[in-house]
Formats: sequence, structure tokens, C-alpha cells
Amino acid sequence: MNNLNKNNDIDINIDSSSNNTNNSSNNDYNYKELKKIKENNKFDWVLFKRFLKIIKIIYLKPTIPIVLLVILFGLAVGSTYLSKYTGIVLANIYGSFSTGNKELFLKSLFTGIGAIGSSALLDAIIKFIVSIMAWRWRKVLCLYMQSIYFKKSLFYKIIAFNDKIDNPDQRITSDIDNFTTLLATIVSQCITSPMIVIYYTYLTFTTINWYAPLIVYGYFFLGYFLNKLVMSPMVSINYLQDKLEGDFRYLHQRIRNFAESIALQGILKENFNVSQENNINSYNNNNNTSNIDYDKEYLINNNNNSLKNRKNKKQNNYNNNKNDINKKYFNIDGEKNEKDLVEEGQAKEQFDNLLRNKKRVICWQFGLNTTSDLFSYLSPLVNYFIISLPVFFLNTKSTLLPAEVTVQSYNCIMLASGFSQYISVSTNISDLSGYVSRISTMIEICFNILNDKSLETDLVSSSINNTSVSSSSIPLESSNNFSINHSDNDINQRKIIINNGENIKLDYLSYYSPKGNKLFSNISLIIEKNQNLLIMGPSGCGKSSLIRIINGLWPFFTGTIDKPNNDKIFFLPQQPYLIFGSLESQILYPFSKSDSKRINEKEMRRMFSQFELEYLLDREMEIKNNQNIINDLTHNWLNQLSNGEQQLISIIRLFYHRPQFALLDESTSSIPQNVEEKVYQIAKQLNITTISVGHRLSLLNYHSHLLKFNKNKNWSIEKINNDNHDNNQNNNNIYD
Ligand SMILES: Nc1ncnc2c1ncn2[C@@H]1O[C@H](COP(=O)(O)OP(=O)(O)OP(=O)(O)O)[C@@H](O)[C@H]1O
Repeated sequence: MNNLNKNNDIDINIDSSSNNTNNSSNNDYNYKELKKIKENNKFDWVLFKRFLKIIKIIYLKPTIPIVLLVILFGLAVGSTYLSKYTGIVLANIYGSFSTGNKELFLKSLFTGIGAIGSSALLDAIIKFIVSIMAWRWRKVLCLYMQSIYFKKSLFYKIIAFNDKIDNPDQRITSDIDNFTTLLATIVSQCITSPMIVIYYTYLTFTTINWYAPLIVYGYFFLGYFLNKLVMSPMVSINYLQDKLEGDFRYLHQRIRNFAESIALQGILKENFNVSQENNINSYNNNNNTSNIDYDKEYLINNNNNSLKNRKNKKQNNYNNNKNDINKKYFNIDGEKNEKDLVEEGQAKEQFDNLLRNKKRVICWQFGLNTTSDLFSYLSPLVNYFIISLPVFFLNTKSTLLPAEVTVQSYNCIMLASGFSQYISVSTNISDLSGYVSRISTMIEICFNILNDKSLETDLVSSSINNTSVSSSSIPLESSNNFSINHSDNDINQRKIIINNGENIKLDYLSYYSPKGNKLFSNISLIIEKNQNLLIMGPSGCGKSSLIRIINGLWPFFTGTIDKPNNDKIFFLPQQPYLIFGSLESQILYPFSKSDSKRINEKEMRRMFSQFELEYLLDREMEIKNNQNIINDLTHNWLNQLSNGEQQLISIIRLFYHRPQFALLDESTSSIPQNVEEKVYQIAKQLNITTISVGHRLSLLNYHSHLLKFNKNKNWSIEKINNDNHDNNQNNNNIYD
């Protein structure tokens, strides 16, 4: 271990031949990651406290788990007691051979069948209860974790504001499953082995002497000590392995999600490569033509010998080219390949990282297995040494009867097996500790985010707030300059006031990105009902961020936001979001289908026909008729609908919910202008006030005011005169 650290190379170098830059950077990455993980996840008191916290969670409702533990304990007692008879039966059978007692043999045989059969049955029941325990713990822990994960949009905040948790999905899904399964196995081992140890300590003491259990104890502690030495570094290595497995899976998940975009780019790249190759080939062909002329001349002027040399040279060139092509197209060494898609290259690199660490896991596991197996396999010899002590070394007995040897050695073997179970527990604990770190750090960080006061905003009801912007007569266009009596304190603190739905007011609003970059300052405006506002500005300037701030998703602002409750505002994000499930479920979202919430077939057809999308309902019917269950959790419309269709379904959802305000973040960017016009017409008919973010100039037609952001972080607001507005104006300068 010291050696490895001294060389600054934790990797046990199996393939020292791989010395390319890609591998060395991967090595570097793994080394740095491992160092960081080692610092944060040592096999120490902190880890133990984290483990206790998880135990507290899984025992939140303790009755059933405690009952299961008590049953397990009872079964372990029964199984240990019955195991004693196996030794006695074996001794009797052995004795019956030496005395020729057939009756004793048959009696022992039948007793043996009963005792061993009962032991086997008890062991099966123990395994069954262990599985049930793991199942319950998983249920409790996973539901607990999910209840935090979905609280206050934490699933978003973890990804958007915090980069300390890798693969939260993996932690909730597979890490908890592995943790609980392993924990249940360890618990069963820890319950059964003390029984065995206590009972067989007594039996070895009574059948041999006091030194017999002591020697077995000493042997065990030596084994445990060696195992602990190997186990400590394994915590961080296992942790990193879980992380790398998660990263690798996530990469493939992204490829699945963006399959079409990647495939389209891939075809582009392939064609690009082919055309490049064609260019190269045509260049070579041109050169070859001149070579032919040159060859002719050469042939005439030179003898056969030189022809032979040239033939050999050509053959060598051909072979070299062939090798190059093999290298280029059939590379399986994890190296990047010119023909690779970027994703393929990334997947190779990620997989390479994973394999490197897996090698470490295998090597350390080898060390751990060697020590634990060595101790298990050596234990019979230790037992016979203990039995031999009174005969060969202490000289207190001259001989031992075969039956005595059988009983004594059986007792020693059982005592050692109780301990070797502890040793195998240590292997499991090293795996478990990786999961403990991953699960508990996720819980800790979730709570840190939840308890972070800087991420919270004061919510005030407008009825108890007298300082809110009161004048509804202040027109939007003058609000850039309007001033209300507020103290500096008001401006520097952040407040969200919930009103009754009459308007949305921003008062001296300054907001920032999660990384603390100021986006815009001192925005003051009032959006009255039926006054549609359009927000325009350069890419990345902070338009969507304003929507996130109004929604309450981002708390990075100062000033006051006075708005209706979120149930009166509907947000349509840039990326249309469709859930798994039927088209009806898409429209009902964010509510789910229930007896009180259903949309009948006629209404669905009416809504879809507004945008000539009835064919989607027919398609759904067809899928249903083909026996494919449509509203199960795996039906993914996202893969089967165009972007425009997805946007229109989101818009139908908006109209179904009929909010007072709708915040549309480029929500019509993929649909034709005439359909876009219809969308805004229907919104008007339904009395929905829209606040839209967009780049299309046609949007100006459907809004009364324009909030214009520019690249210098200035903002202005102006009334849109739709009569005079020329939508075909050149939009190059619109953001200046
Ligand atoms: N989670 C985040 N962490 C840090 N910075 C972020 C985060 N999300 C967005 N930003 C940054 O905040 C700034 C504003 O982003 P925003 O999404 O509001 O831009 P936008 O004006 O809507 O752009 P576009 O027109 O391209 O959609 C950008 O510089 C963006 O990179």
C-alpha cells in the first residue's frame, strides 16, 4: 500500500504497455477523483455515524423490522442448537463403525436425517426472512429519499445549483437496493454467528479445555486485523466504482434520449469522412496516373531486378496501409478513433476510466479474498492443532477416541465457522461502506439545500402586506421610472407577495444566475390582466431566468415580486415536457388521472382538432387496439412526436388548465406562424394573459408590451404599436 502511494500511482499497473496520452489523462482523472473520495469517505467514525443515521431512517417505523429481527434471532438459536446434533450424530456413526453396532448406526442415521433436515429448513426460512427484511428496508429508505428528492423541486436544485452529487438517480435506484440487500445479509451473519460463537465457546471449553476457545479467538482477531488493513482503501475504490458505473450508464442514457440528434450528426460526420476519403483517393489516383507513365518509362529503362524490388516495396506499402486501416476501423483498445462519433469516443473514455478502477477493485478484492480464504482454509489445521495439544504437547492425555476427536473437531470447526462468518462480514462491510457514503452524502446534501436559508424567499400574502406596489393605474411603459416609497432595506431583501390574481408586479427586481453573475438590475413593472408582455433579448442574457425567478424556482434575486399563486400561473418551459402515459394524461398534467379528473373522448377530440391533431388520438387508439398498453409508465411519447407536436400538446394542456397568466418560454418556436397566431387568439378568448419569451418578430403581433434586454445588461419597456409595426424589419439591431 505504501509503495503504491509513494509512486503516486494507485493503479495496479496490469497493462503498463498503454502509455498513450488518453490513458495517462484517464489515470490522472481517476487518481484525482480517488484522492478526493478518499479524503471524504474514510473507513472511520464519521462513516459509522453516517451508517447509524441510515439505520435510524430504516427503523423509523420499527415494529415490523424488530419483529423480523426477533424471528431471525429465534431461528438462529434453533438452527445453532440443532447443529449440535449433527456433531453428535456423526460421532455416533463413527463409533458404530468401530464397535460394529448396526442398531446405533441406523438410529443415528434417522436422527441425523431429522436434525440435518430441520437445520436445512431453518436456514431456508432464515434466508427468506433476510430477503423480506431487505425488501422492507429498501421500501422505507427509497420512499424516504424520494420524499426529500421531490420536496421543493430539490431534484432540480441538486442539478442546477449543486455539483456535489453525481448520479442522484443511481443513488436512489441501485445504490439503495444494493445497500439494503447487503445489509440484510450482514445482519443475518451477525445474528447467527454470535450464537454459534457463544454456544461453541461453551462446548469447546467443556469438551477440550479453556485454551481451545482462546486460540480460536486469537486466530480470528489476527484474520480480522489483516482484513481491515485491506478493507480501508476499498471504501473509496468502491465508491469511485459506483460513481463511474453511474456516469457510464448516464452517458448511454443520454445517447438514448438524444438518439435522433446524435444519429443525424453521425451521418453528417460519416459523409464528411467519406468525402474526405474520396478526395484523398482521387488525389492518389491522379498521382497514380502519373506514376503509371513514370513506371512505363522506368520499365523500359531498367532491368528485371529493379522491377522485383519495386514490387516488394509496393507489397510492403500495401501491408502497411492494410494495418493502418485495421487500426483505424477495428480498434478495440479503447483508443479514440478518427471515425468514432464524439459520443462513441466519450463512451470509450468513460468505459476506460471505469475499467481502470474496476481493475483496482478486482486487485484489492483479490487481496481481501486471499486473506479471508486463507484464514477459512487454515482453520481445520488450527482445530486439529488444538485437539492435539493434550496428546502431543501438554501430555495430559495419552490417546483420544475416534468419537472424541469427531466431537471436539466438530465443535472447533463450528466455533471457527462462526468467526469466519465475521471475516466474510468484513468483505461485505467494505462494499457496504461505499453505499453508506453515497446514500448518506446524498441525504446530507439534500438537507443542506433544503435548510439553506439563502435559497428561501419570504412569502407574504398581499392582504397583510401594506407596502406592496399599490397603484394599478401605473402603466407598463412608464414603470421603468416609477417609484414607490421603499426603503433601501426593501430593495436589498427579497420578498414574494402572493396577490389575488389581478396582476404580476416586479419591484426593483435584480436577479442573478446560480453562480452569482448579475443578470439584470432594478426591473420594475406591472403586468395587468390582458396586457400581454413579450420579453426579447440576446441568447443567454437572462430571459428564461426571469421566468424561473417569477416562478420561485430560482431564489437569486433582490426586490419584490408580487404575483398570483402558482396555481393561477402556468409555465411552459423551452423544452416541451411530456410524461409517460396516455394523451389524456399529458393534458391533465401536472395533475394525474383520477376519478374526479378525466377528460372525455369528445372534449379531447375538440381540443386536438383546434390544431388539427386528431390523428394523434387515432394513433393512440391504434396502439391501444394493438394491445400495447398506452397509459403504463413506460410509454414515451417524446420519442414518437415531432417537436411541433410536442409544443402543441403542451399548449393544449395550457388551454385545458385555463390559468390567469401563462409564461411561455419560446413555447411556439417549432410551430408555423399561422398556428402560433391561433394559439394567441385562443389564449385571448380564454382570458389568459401571456408573458412570452421569444426571438420571432411575429410574436410582437400578439403582445401589447415589449420588455427588451440588451447585451449591456440594460433593459427597457415599450408599448407595441401593432398597427404600425413592421414585422419584417431587419432584426439585427433589435437587442442593441
Ligand atoms: N444552472 C445554472 N447555473 C449557472 N448558470 C446558469 C444556470 N442556468 C443558466 N445559467 C446562465 O444564466 C444566464 C441566463 O440564462 P437564461 O437561460 O436565462 O438565458 P436566456 O436569455 O433565456 O437565453 P436563450 O435565449 O438562449 O434561451 C446564461 O448565461 C446561462 O449560462
